[in-house]
Parts: sequence; C-alpha cells; structure tokens
Amino acid sequence: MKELRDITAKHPWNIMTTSADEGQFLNMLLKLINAKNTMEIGVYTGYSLLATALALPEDGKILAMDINKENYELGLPVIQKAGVAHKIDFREGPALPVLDQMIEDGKYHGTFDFIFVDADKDNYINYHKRLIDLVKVGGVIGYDNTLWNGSVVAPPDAPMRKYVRYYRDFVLELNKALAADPRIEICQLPVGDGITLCRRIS
Ligand SMILES: C[S@@+](CC[C@H](N)C(=O)[O-])C[C@H]1O[C@@H](n2cnc3c(N)ncnc32)[C@H](O)[C@@H]1O
Repeated sequence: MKELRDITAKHPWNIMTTSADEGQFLNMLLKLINAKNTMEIGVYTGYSLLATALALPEDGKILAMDINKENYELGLPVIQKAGVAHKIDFREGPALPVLDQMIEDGKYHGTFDFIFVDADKDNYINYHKRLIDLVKVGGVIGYDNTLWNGSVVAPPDAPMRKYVRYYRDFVLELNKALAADPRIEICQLPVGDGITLCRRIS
C-alpha cells in the first residue's frame, strides 16, 4: 500500500486520493465483516481499491468504476504485484448507468456485502437511491468525505475554497438524508475527511 501511495503522491491530482488512515480503516473493516462481494465507485489510482482487495478472500470480488482509466492504470502494476488484480472487475465510465442496468437486471439486488463511494459528491444522493437495493440486508455502504473539509459544520459565510463551497450543500443534503433513512443505521467516523457507514437493516 505504501508503494501505491508513493506513486500517487507524484500525480498532479494527488489531493483526490483516500488518506492512509482511511486505507487502513477500510482494510480492517472489510476483514471484520468478512466481505466477499464488493463495489467501489471512484477509483482514481486505486489506493482504496488495493486496501479493499487485500482484505478480501482469494475468491472475493470488487466491481470498480471510474470515468478515468488512465489513473487506474498508473496504480495497476502495484495491484498486480500484490497478487490481487484477479479480484477486480474495472469498468470505465460513469457509475450511474451501470447501477441502473444492474437494478433493471434484477439478479444483483441484495448481493453486495460492502460498497465504497468516493466519486462525484453531487451524485451521492442518486447513488444512495440505487445502492440501497444492491447492498444486502446486514451489508454496509461507506460514503467518503462526509465531513467535507470540515465545511459541513462551518457557518455558511465562513471562507472556503470554491470547490469546497460548491459541493458543501450536496454533502449536507446527503448527511441529512442518511440520518433520516429508516432502512439503514449509520455511524459517521472522523477518519480521513469523514466516512459515513450505513448498515442496511431492512
Ligand atoms: C476522490 S477520487 C477517488 C479516490 C480513490 N478512492 C482513492 O483511494 O484514491 C474520485 C474519483 O471519482 C471519479 N469519478 C468522478 N465522477 C465519476 C462518475 N460519475 N462515475 C465514476 N467515477 C467518477 C474520478 O474520476 C476520480 O478518480
């Protein structure tokens, strides 16, 4: 995992990557819940993907989606060297149409043990509407960046970078929707930029 971090650190968009403590956290969580069938939305160079792949059993699976394959290919040699590439089914393109297809298909309902969402924050609500059908009862969805640089607790007129301000309302909307959703129980952790774990209960 350190080798992939070092490669990512040199990439011009390196602030997008999941933090090292989040990687360790994901790896531990997946082992604790005995996850086997998983999904990741938002791969970038594959740091959280590697953390996940290392935690799964030999026949474990990750459906991994990202609109950019080049960044995934930057980290892929490290994933191959770790001997876990066979667990990954990478799909290039926007995730929503893939999710819609899976829901229409019917056979994927309630099949995922764990789903990690770390992509376009303005679509998290749209992901949740679909993922709640795809995760199994007792399974977990993890939404990354739910503290959004701490902006979710800052007063609206506090100084913020433009992109932080832009996505802040979407993250606030998501946090409210998750807290009010009776189909899940949630736990928001101050790991990295905040992860909200949602365990499907019905
Ligand atoms: C924060 S980065 C992911 C970081 C990654 N989880 C890691 O551990 O390094 C967000 C990623 O989401 C991808 N993304 C943005 N919009 C997307 C979409 N509609 N569908 C799938 N991936 C998307 C971006 O290309 C980017 O690689």
